[in-house]
Amino acid sequence: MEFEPIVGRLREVRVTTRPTADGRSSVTFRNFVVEMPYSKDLNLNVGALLAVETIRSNTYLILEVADYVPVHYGMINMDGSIPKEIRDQVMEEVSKSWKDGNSTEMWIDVFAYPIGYIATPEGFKKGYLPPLPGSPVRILSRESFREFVCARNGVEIGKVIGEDIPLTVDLSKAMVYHMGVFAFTGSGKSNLTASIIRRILNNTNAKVVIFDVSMEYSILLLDQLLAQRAEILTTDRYSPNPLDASRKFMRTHVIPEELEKFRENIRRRVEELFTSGKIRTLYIPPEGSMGLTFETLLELVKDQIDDKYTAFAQKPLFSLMLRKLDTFMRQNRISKDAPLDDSILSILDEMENEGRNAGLKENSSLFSFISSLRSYINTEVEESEEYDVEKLAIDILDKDESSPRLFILELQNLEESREVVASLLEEVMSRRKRSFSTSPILFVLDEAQEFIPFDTRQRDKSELSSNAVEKLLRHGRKYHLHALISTQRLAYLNTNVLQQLHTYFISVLPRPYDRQLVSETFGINDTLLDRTLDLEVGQWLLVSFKASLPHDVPVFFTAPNNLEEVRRALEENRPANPVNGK
Ligand SMILES: Nc1ncnc2c1ncn2[C@@H]1O[C@H](COP(=O)(O)OP(=O)(O)OP(=O)(O)O)[C@@H](O)[C@H]1O
Repeated sequence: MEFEPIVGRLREVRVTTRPTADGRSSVTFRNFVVEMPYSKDLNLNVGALLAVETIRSNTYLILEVADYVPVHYGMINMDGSIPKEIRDQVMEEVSKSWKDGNSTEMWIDVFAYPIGYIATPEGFKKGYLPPLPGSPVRILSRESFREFVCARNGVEIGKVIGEDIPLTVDLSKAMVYHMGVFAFTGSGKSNLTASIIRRILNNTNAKVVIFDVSMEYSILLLDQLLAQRAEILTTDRYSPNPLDASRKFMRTHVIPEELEKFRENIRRRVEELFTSGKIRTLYIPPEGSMGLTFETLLELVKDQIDDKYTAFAQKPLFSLMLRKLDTFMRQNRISKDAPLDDSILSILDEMENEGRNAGLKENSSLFSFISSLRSYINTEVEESEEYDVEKLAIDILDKDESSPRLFILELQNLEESREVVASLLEEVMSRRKRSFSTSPILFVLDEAQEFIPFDTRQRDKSELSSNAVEKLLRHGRKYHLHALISTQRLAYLNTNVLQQLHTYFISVLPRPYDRQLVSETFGINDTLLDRTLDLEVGQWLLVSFKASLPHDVPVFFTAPNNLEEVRRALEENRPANPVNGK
């Protein structure tokens, strides 16, 4: 481990406790105050790493700088009770001494907190040891910082703020443990998401499926759409004439200001996409015509029990049917939203026998109900010519080298898009279970609060999409199915999902509740998260838990401008292909 020449001292250890965001328990943070000598040349940034001696010899506790404040001894007790003339005189003197440089009366109070690592002669280890108050505190050199923080042979996703070190991450691992992008509107969420997707396409073998409700990704990834095997799936109807279609496309998509002068160039590229068949219409069946699920069957049986026209003598049999279905689903681990298939035929046989034994007439409701279920199950679904969710799922799962890798689903109607998200995820998951493969697929959910909201309502289909996304986040990893979700308000999100994400990209989250939620989920100090309020557009805090980075260190970085990457590709007439970081 190497250090910067400047050495500080550990002055105080403060412990702060606050209630959790939900008010149900409390969290405690350790804060350390380090006194560093003041120097105009001191290169100290929020996010810098410090090492302090601990009670064990040759072992250092690693701290991360969350904030720092210059202090002058002459002003320590200065308040309004001191006469104004004296206050002015002292402040003038103090102001001059900052400019002059190095008086022993001034220093920097650095607020830092332990990140759960100690440095031993054998290397870095997870853990905590109490540091010795008054002992020296050193700043890790750029090289040591890079070695500790950045992934070796990783992909560059930006530059560490203040250090000009390329931030490299293990993208495959980040993807495996799911990712989240959280920031206030306009902070650069889609820009960062697009630039991560571009890197995933160019550095891994993953396929990427984007659920795009804001219709922005076909422009943000235009160069990749042209260069990769790709598809835009739209519910809009376009003219078969590529020129007319491209004109309509330009009218219905927002072209970012930065690309405005390339309007005609972009239109021509879009025309190319139409000509090469990369823009296709996704057929969505009218509401209610989707197949029956186990859940709908349970509802239908319950309705029979509640129906006042069902003969009393048959109600116990419908209850028995309900119980049999429930046991069957539990024993075979069938989820409620699984499509109804011929696996229930044996239950139907058993129920028919029960009906006969009970002496029911042939035209009784139980027999009619069973017979209509049989015809539903035995009727082959007519193969439609249209490109629907099932065909899309088959293409997404296709292992052939020539199959598409990038899919952008442009979904304009929210309710419809929830249904598409739910049915596509279910279809892909159930097909993957039947035919296993290790090729990764990343699903990108923009405006995730619309699909996995805190408050789900069956009526607006958010319960459907929420169940499907939760299943993807909980079980997808086993099947190499992953997610990247992005939202502007964590409070509106089903918070169960947060624990499933191991890589977070956070920018400005103005509401304290949202920041508190993140700090509690990852055990990050509040002071450090409050620093995200100072971030500019395109600047991010990356927090990873055993995923993107070799050690779990929150790191501030500036992301490249994705629009710049598209612009360059448009100018040079080639796809933007980010160079693999070292
Ligand atoms: N890394 C970056 N570098 C420079 N400029 C950026 C960067 N990221 C975003 N911007 C600028 O900020 C603008 C908004 O970015 P973006 O659309 O990605 O934000 P957003 O958070 O997705 O917004 P919304 O929630 O409204 O969709 C972009 O048009 C671009 O001009």
